[in-house]
Amino acid sequence: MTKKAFQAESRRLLDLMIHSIYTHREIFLRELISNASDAMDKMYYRALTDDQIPFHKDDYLIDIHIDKENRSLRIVDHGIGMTKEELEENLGTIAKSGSQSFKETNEIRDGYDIIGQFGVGFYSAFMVADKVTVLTKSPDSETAYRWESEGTDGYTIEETHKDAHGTEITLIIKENDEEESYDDYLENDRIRQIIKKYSDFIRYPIRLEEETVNSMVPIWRKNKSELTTEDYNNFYSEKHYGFDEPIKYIHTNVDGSIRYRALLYIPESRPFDYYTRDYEKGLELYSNGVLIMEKSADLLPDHFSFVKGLVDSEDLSLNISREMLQHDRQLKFIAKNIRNKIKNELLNLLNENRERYEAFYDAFGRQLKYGVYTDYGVNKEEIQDLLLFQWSKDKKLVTLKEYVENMPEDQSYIYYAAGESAEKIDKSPQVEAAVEKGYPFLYLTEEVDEFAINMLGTYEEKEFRSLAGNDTGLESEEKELDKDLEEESADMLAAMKEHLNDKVQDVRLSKRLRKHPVCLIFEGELSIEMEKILRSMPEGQNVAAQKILEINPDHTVYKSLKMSYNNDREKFHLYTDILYGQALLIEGLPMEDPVDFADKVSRLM
Ligand SMILES: Nc1ncnc2c1ncn2[C@@H]1O[C@H](COP(=O)(O)OP(=O)(O)OP(=O)(O)O)[C@@H](O)[C@H]1O
Repeated sequence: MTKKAFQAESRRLLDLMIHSIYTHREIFLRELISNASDAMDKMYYRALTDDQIPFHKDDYLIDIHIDKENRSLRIVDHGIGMTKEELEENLGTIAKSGSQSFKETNEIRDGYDIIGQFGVGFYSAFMVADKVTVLTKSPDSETAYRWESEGTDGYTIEETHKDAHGTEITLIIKENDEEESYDDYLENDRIRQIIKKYSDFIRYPIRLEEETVNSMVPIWRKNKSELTTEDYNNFYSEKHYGFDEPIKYIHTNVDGSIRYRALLYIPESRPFDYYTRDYEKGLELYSNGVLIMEKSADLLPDHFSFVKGLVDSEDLSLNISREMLQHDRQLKFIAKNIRNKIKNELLNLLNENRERYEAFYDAFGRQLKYGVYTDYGVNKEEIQDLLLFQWSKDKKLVTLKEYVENMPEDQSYIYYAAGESAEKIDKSPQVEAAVEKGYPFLYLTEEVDEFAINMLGTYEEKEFRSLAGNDTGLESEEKELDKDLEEESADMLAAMKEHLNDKVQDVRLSKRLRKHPVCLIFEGELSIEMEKILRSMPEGQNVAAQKILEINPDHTVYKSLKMSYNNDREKFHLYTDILYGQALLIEGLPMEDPVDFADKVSRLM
């Protein structure tokens, strides 16, 4: 028996193969099982197209045996096997794929799920084995052959006997070293786990020591009509997508220029690490039922990062290790479709089952709002109709559409007020005018809210306006200020501003206040609430909203202020400080010197 060397290129390729193509050694089993499955597909095809060949359905299975003592792992199939020439061709030359040629000569595209295409997968066995033996027989040959190799130094082929067509591959597993515990590949549980992980949906039974391990027909390849909600929910928990019951599942089968199936879930509860850096979004990606990627992040936009599930497509162009895709054109196409689908399904849920939608929103609404705000708002239109906010009309949650539909006819803007809670906002002086007018407003109580609303800018051509902003657009309903009053107070207001130095941009008479003596409002992009949020972040220490102190000229406080301005400057400064302090307190803003403020209040008493 002579030993043949691998071709020079093959040798280098084999070395590369063993050391660098794959990240995970465990995938060798996926590759060998995929080959066995391919071989049986080919046999099946032959049996269907050739009357001479009998068809025994029960033969179509893959057996895996572990022999710990001899450190061997054996994969047995009843597929098409290989003739001597085929052995030379396929296993003597790396990067020669018999499966690819089979598909080409038989012009197979649909119906058969042949996986192999690069002609390298087989050699991944050398990542875990010192020696690989292939015993194989083709239905076209009387003789069987044994191919044997210990890796880079070459291989031998000899004649032997085997009863039935098919292939048996025996790996002699390496001894443990510092990096890897190869013994694991001789453990029943570990092998079962690898089969489940990568090859669960191979269409033939995979038996480990006589027991079938794989589920074979993946649920997503079944017809929707055959499946119940319970089936879907079981799959969700089997896959460990979550411990909850999903709020909704989405099962689609797209048969266009790029074919794929997707099974997606919207969880009910938020994973504990959802809003942390540790949370990884992504969907499982299968190619013909074989797992390619556990978390393909590119399949989901960030605002739908809560979605769990998988995509299976036969039209992906994989790279050689099957760890990446060669072109992401297909993936982009699928991602775009999926994203539309998720959006539409969420809208359906919103319209058909408000209670369930609100439960979903409670868990993941914040992520949608982040989605509006991030990337300069590129996704805002996609998301805006999925948003809910509590509003002042009945304290329940409304969509923006519902808000706009319920606006009184003479109301021009969508109003909102930001604060810690609806109760606190209701007590704030800024909302008085809108309440009096009967205009509803949104309560923005989460940190991201006002940033998201600002990013939206408008909804159905209606502008958003903050009730704490300088220009509420409520002018027509605001009190008309007496011209004389404005003139006579001008000096005093200027003196207040000067006394408060750079703490406020301006001091003005208020048109909006009804019962309260003072309030702070903001001018420009950044609101006072936003300032508070940004200041709580590590890099936001120096941001400041442009604040304006408004004084209610109808309040008795105004008269005292005026009097002090005319008669007692020291008192006037005291009053000014106290009013400013009050306005800060109402806004929940920190006071620079609380002791000083308390002293001033005592002095007054
Ligand atoms: N169990 C088997 N039965 C019959 N033929 C096989 C078997 N295993 C491998 N072969 C043949 O050897 C060829 C090379 O296998 P290999 O796993 O290296 O590549 P592949 O499956 O064609 O492609 P890929 O690298 O994409 O997996 C296969 O195309 C097939 O013709």
